[in-house]
Amino acid sequence: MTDFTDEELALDPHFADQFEAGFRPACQLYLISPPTIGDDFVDRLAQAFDGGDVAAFQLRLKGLDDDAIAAAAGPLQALCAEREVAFIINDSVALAQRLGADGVHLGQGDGDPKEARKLLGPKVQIGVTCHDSRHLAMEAGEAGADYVAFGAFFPTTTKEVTHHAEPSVLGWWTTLFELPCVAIGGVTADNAGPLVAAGADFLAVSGAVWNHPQGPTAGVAAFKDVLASKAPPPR
Ligand SMILES: Cc1ncc(COP(=O)(O)OP(=O)(O)O)c(N)n1
Ligand SMILES: Cc1nc(C(=O)O)sc1CCOP(=O)(O)O
Ligand SMILES: [Mg+2]
Repeated sequence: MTDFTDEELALDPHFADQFEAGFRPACQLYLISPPTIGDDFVDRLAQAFDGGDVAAFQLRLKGLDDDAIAAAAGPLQALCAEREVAFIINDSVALAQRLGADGVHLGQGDGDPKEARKLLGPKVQIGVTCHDSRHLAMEAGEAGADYVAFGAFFPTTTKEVTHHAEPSVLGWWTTLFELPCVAIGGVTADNAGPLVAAGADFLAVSGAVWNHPQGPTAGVAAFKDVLASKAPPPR
């Protein structure tokens, strides 16, 4: 286990760095893997990246243990590094540490963000699921998260969800806090307009890219216009 000093932990070279003094960059795409992947997935991921800018990629393989996910992760993590896309591991702080991932995403049952910070240090992005809860989001921010994720905004077949969020939570969050917020759950290029308009900093998408009828390149490209639909304020 690595122990970081308070000084090291106070350094904050995270996504949040772009968000200093109330400035928010344009909304960006945060790509989530399908829940299961085949041998051709590294090629499909490269195709997705060919479609346009992707800020982050989350490896979310449900039902596999850390060893199995680690075995799949190598070429995906290398591709992310080559394309300058942040490589985020879902659920497991231990796996994120083992792989030297750029970040970890924690659900409400996946561990304490404060403990994760102690283990992972100041440079690793920590994201936290907050469902539709302002309270959970403020708690995550206080615990040192680098972003908070709200959802599900729309029906999704990728995950069984029990919480439903409205775009107003994004507007509330971005008015009060500089910490980036992610909108997730059934997000498509066609329904994302209100999320971008409300202030989402990232759109987290899975099915809209991987199930796009013209393939993942078209799936990512389809988001270009909606992501650009709300220009960031001038510096
Ligand atoms: C960016 C992002 N937001 C939310 C989630 C959901 O996390 P969680 O609630 O832990 O559910 P699982 O993804 O683990 O099924 C996420 N993964 N990423
Ligand atoms: C992983 C995940 N978390 C959600 C939440 O609401 O926290 S919804 C979701 C599924 C995201 O995939 P798609 O873009 O295909 O709906
Ligand atoms: Mg989880």
